[in-house]
Amino acid sequence: MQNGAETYRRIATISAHLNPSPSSHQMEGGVGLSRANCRAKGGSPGFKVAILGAAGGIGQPLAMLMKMNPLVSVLHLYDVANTPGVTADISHMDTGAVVRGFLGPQQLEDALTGMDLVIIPAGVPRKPGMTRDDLFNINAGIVRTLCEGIAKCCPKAIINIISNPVNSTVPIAAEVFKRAGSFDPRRLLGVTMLDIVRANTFVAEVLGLDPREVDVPVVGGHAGVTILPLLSQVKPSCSFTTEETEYLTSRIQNGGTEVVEAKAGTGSATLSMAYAAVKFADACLHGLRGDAGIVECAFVSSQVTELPFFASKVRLGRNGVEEIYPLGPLNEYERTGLEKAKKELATSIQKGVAFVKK
Ligand SMILES: NC(=O)C1=CN([C@@H]2O[C@H](COP(=O)(O)OP(=O)(O)OC[C@H]3O[C@@H](n4cnc5c(N)ncnc54)[C@H](O)[C@@H]3O)[C@@H](O)[C@H]2O)C=CC1
Ligand SMILES: O=C([O-])CC(=O)C(=O)O
Repeated sequence: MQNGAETYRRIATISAHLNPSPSSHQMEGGVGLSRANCRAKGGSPGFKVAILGAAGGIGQPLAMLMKMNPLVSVLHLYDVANTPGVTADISHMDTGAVVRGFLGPQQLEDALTGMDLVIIPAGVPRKPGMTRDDLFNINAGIVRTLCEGIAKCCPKAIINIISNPVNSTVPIAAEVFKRAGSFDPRRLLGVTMLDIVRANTFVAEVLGLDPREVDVPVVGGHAGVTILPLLSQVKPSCSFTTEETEYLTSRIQNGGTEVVEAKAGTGSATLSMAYAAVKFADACLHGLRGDAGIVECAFVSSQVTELPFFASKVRLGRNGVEEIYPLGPLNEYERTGLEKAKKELATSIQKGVAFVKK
């Protein structure tokens, strides 16, 4: 019988022999056979997905949930810190997707090449007292750099932008892609799904329903008054008192702040966001696969209002956004909310565009 240390030494020797200069981007040079020398090559049919910011508070549970998604065959985890550990950990899950880790800007291009879907939760989160716009100075540059990489390495990929302020980071991404000559408005989507997830939950609480039965459209953008729940269009059809409408609108608009304050300086929503991001990414993958009737809200290049970007219901398909639905009939309360939302959105969009143009 060999003891553990001997076994480890033998495996390490075999590994060094089979894989003398391990490919660092696969982060598998530690123990065992290199992937190139394994009989199983991995990679069931499916889509190739990259997560940029994969070692963060959102990135880690998002990576775990995407590893569980049967539509994913290859999962690339990119970050500027800590991807070796996260990759090693997640790669042990016995689900179909092959996981590879990428660390730092030198490995960004390898992380992106060949991807069908790129999800971006990279960047700093809020602390109590901050607005999402206070993150602009740091996150704008991060999103610009990552999108430059996407334009170069996977210009046809569908992009899901989570990094805040979404109302500005999506216009930043669009400007980067325009400059690179690769802008396809159908493929760029700002993730507002957490607003819908929250709205479904809070409305279900008020109505005494199961949240899975509730569908609340949330339009506009992803910050404060730009988050506009259309409570008059809730399914199943229902009505709310003025007090309920005001309570629900305020709670949905301030859901992010509720979590930031509860986390007391340690970050913002990560677990519910990872859940929402996976729900949204899964819808994008079903669309890519050609499934019919995939409709979700997202912040996209739009002509639904006079603004160049707006969140509303979109139908997802093989090219990303195949159709953008109009807002439908609004009541007086929602019409007033829409005007407030548009005013703030116009400023945030312009700020993003100006950042790239300057
Ligand atoms: N769209 C939405 O509904 C939501 C958006 N967010 C936003 O998501 C972002 C991330 O939040 P958390 O994961 O909580 O933050 P976090 O700080 O826990 O994680 C961010 C990760 O990004 C990485 N990172 C930083 N610069 C990078 C770069 N240049 N390239 C690649 N990775 C880089 C960091 O190393 C870190 O691992 C924040 O901007 C936050 O405001 C958060 C919740 C909801
Ligand atoms: O509030 C934040 O800063 C994070 C976020 O976007 C959300 O939770 O909706």
